Amino acid sequence: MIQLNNLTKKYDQKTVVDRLNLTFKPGVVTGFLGPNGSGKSTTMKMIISLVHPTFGKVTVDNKYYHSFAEPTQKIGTLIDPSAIDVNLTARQHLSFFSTAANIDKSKVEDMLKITGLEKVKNKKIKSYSLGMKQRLGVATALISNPDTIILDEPFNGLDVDGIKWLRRLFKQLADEGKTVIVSSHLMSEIQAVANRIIIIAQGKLLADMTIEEMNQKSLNSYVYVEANDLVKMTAALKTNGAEVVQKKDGLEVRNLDSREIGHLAREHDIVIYQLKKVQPTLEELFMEITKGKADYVSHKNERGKNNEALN
Ligand SMILES: Nc1ncnc2c1ncn2[C@@H]1O[C@H](COP(=O)(O)OP(=O)(O)OP(=O)(O)O)[C@@H](O)[C@H]1O
Repeated sequence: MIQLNNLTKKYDQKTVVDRLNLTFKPGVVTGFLGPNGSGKSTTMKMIISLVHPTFGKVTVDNKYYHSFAEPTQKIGTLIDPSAIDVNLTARQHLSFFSTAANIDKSKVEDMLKITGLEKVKNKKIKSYSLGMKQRLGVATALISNPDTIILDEPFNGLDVDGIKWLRRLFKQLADEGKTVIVSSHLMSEIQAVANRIIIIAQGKLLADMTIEEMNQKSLNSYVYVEANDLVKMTAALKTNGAEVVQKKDGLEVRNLDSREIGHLAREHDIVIYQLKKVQPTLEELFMEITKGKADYVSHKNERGKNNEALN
């Protein structure tokens, strides 16, 4: 189990990770989300002792990561792909890694097969596409069969097949009882694989919830209604405490559920054409939660093009 207690990092005067208290448990895929520069990578690096906390602490099974005899057998990571020597082949890289980490060499061929790199295993890494490099990063993270896998932006550069493969892999790892922590900007991917979502911004924890809790959040969920008389329907809904937003062909209704709306329509002789519950996507929820809390935001100029600008 990984435990963060008041974990804090400051660079110069800037607090980039701010008193995080979190526990990561086995058997769960956690999506670790936040806008650019929100402190995700720094937090991940502190877990594996690559960055030293300014105060607070992070422990792995009640010990510091660096105090394990074979730390890579405890946590496998894909955090800094640039750390790989691109003049090596995938096979050489995994062989050197397994020697350094005291892992049985036979695992190298297994990992090359599992990650789909067998055909290119003897080619230099510098000739690989981004997706192939990501696959090698995943191979490096998994080769020691660690209890915990931490991956920073693992979906980057992967094709559809690669993304599907990674989704299956995460589920399989969690089913095996492993702790999986994944950061990504691809919200739909996180929504598809994660059981738990953590959102940080400016180093602070903003949300920590299961996917079920996210789906139940009333924040953005509503019932979409189309009916033969929207004016009458709106009046009936409002009298019964609903919040109603008029859309082109229907109504967005909050504070009443589909059943209540159905009964109301019947009482008022209204014919319903469509009644559907609309759940917020993770992306919508993320935008809502992090609104005004990103260091880097895009503004539209008059031509509708995005300009990167500092807050
Ligand atoms: N070694 C460093 N020295 C100074 N500032 C740093 C250092 N590493 C990170 N930072 C700053 O800390 C903040 C958090 O960076 P971090 O890389 O953890 O964010 P992130 O959430 O992973 O971002 P992204 O989604 O863009 O990868 C940023 O403002 C970054 O500039």
